[in-house]
Amino acid sequence: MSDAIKHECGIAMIRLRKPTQYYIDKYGSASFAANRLYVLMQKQINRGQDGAGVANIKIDTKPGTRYISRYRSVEPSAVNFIFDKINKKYKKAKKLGGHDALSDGEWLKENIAFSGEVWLGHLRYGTHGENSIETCHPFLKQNNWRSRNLVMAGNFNMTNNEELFGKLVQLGQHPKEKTDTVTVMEKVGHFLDEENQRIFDKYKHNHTNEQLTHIIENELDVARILRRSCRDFDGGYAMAGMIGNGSAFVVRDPSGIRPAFYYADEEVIVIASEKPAIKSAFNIDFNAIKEIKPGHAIVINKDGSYSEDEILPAREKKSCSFERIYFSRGTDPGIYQERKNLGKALIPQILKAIDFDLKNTVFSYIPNTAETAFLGLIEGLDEYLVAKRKEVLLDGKPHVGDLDELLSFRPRVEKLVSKDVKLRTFITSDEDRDSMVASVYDTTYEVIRPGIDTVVVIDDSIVRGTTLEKSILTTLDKLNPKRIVIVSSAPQIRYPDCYGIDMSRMKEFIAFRAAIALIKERKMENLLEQVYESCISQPHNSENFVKQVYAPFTDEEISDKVAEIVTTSEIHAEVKVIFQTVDNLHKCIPDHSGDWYFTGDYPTTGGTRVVNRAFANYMEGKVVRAY
Ligand SMILES: NC(=O)CC[C@H](N)C(=O)O
Repeated sequence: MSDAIKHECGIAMIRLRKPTQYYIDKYGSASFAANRLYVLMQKQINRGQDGAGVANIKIDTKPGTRYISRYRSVEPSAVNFIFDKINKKYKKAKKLGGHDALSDGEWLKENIAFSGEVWLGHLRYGTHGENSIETCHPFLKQNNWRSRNLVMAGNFNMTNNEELFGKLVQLGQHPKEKTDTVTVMEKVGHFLDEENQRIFDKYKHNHTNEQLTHIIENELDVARILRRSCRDFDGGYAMAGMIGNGSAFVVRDPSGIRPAFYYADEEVIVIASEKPAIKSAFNIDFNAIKEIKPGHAIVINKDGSYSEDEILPAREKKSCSFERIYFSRGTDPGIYQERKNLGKALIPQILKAIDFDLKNTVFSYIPNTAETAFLGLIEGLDEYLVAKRKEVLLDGKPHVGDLDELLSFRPRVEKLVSKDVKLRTFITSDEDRDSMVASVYDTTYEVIRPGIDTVVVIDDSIVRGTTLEKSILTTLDKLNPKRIVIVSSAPQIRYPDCYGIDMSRMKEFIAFRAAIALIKERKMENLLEQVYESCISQPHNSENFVKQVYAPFTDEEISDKVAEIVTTSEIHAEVKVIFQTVDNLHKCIPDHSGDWYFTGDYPTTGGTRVVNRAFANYMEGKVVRAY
C-alpha cells in the first residue's frame, strides 16, 4: 500500500500444558516458550509497530513470590527490545543458580521471571488513545487474590466506548483512563470479581478461606464471565486475557470481524491473529490450525484443559476483507491465492483501459504489498493471450511471420517502481514534506518508450491518494509514458473503519473527496446539507446516510474524478485509475465478506453510527476520530 495507514494489532498466546522440565528435557531449552513466542510475534510484526508487550503467568507459585511479569516497549524494535530483556533474565539464572540452573525447571520457575506456563504477547497499532508505553498492551488489573488478577491484550476497536465507559461510572467505578483497552479490561474485570464472589459465597459456609482460594481457582467459569462482559460490546475484537490463577482465553466478536486462529496438541495451546505465524513458530501442518468461531472463545482452564465455547450467538460472518487484501501476511496459502485472484479479476477493465494494445503497454506494481496481485494479473494476461491465440489459429490462417510473433508474444513486465526510503514525514515542515514524499519512490529508466508506451501499475488499495499524487505519478511521469493506468486490487474506499483500522475521517478518503468534487461541480451542495441534517438529527438511526453522497454517481465517475485529483499540473501523461468492483472482490475472497469500507454496510449498529458521525465531523470541520 502506498498510503501508510495505521492498522491492526496482533495477539499471540502460548499455554504450556506440561511442566517446564518436560520442554527442557525434550527440546533442550529452558526458553522453549519464550523462543516460540518471539517467532509468533516477529511473524506478526506487520500488525503493529507502535509498540509491543509480553506478559507471563506462573501457575501455583508460593504466596510471597511474584507470578505475573510484564514488559512493554515503544522502542523502534520493540519486540527485540523486550526479548533481549527476557533473555537477560535467563542469563541471570546461570549467575544465580550455576551452570545447571537452566536445566532445572522447578528452580527456574521459583527464581526467574518469565518462566511461567502462560504467555501473552501483543503488537500494537493504536486506534484509541495515544501512543505511549502506558497504552501498550498487555494491561494489568491487579489484586491480592490471585484469581482476581487480569491481564489483557487485544486486536479490537469498540464503537461504543463512551457508553461502556459510562456504565462503569454508573457502577460507581473510577476508570483511570478513557482508552478502550482500559474500558474493556475493567468490564471483564468487574465480572471476574463477581464470578470470584459467586463461588466464594457458594462454598463459604463449609470451607476456610485458604480452601476457598483453591476452589475458586479451579471452578472459575471463564465463559460465564465473558458472556456477561461481551453483551454490551459493539465492535470488532479478538481479545486475549490471562487470569492470575493461570486460566486464559481469547474471545472473538460475533461477526468474526477480527481474525483469530488456534492450534492445540498435548504440549501446547497456541493462539494468534495469523495462521502463518503459528505455522512458522511450531512447524505444524497448516490444516491443524483452526479459526476461532465467531462469537466463541477458546477458554483454557487452570489445569490446561480447554474448550471452544459460545459466548454470544454468532451473526452473519463478516470477516474483514482488508485482512486478506493487505494486512495479513501473504504467506497464508488462502490469502496468497485470493490476492492473485484479485489481480486476475482486473484484466477486463485493464484491457479496456489500454485499448487492448498489449504491445505498447508495460506492466508493473507498487512494492511491497501488491506483488501477489501482480502475479495474478500477469497470469490473467497469459490466459487472455492463450485464448486469443486459439481464436486466431482456429479462425484464421496466420502467415508464418505472424505465427512467430503470435506464439512468442509475452506481456511486457518491468520493475518500474522501487521504494527507497522510509521517510518520517511528520518531522518536516509542510513545504518540505512534499519533496520528501516525492523521493520515497524511484523508477527504472530506459525500459519504456517515451510517448509510445502505456504504463500499468497495480497497488493493493488506494486510501488517501496522497502518495500517488505526490510521489508515484510524478516519478512515473519522468519516463514520459503516453498514459499511466493505476490499478487498485481493492474497491474504492468510501467509508470509515471502526473495527481496528485507524481510518475514521471522511476527508482521508480520495473516493470521498472525488464525490464531494462531483457534487460541487454539479451544484448539488444541498445534498450535503440534507445528509448532514439526517446525521445530526437521527444519530441513532441504523441507516447509513452517507451512502446518499455517492448515490448520484457511477463507480466510473468517481474513479475518473480520483484520477483527475491525483493528476497535478506537472504531469504530462494521461492518467486513468481503475478500482476492483465489489462483486469481483466477493468472488475472489468468498469467505471474508466484511466490506463496510467499500459498501457502507456495517455489521454492527455502532458502525453505522460511526459513519454518520464521521460525516457530521467532516461538515463541522472537526478532524477527530469518529468513535
Ligand atoms: N488496532 C488495534 O487492535 C488497537 C487496539 C486498541 N483499540 C488500542 O488502540 O490499543
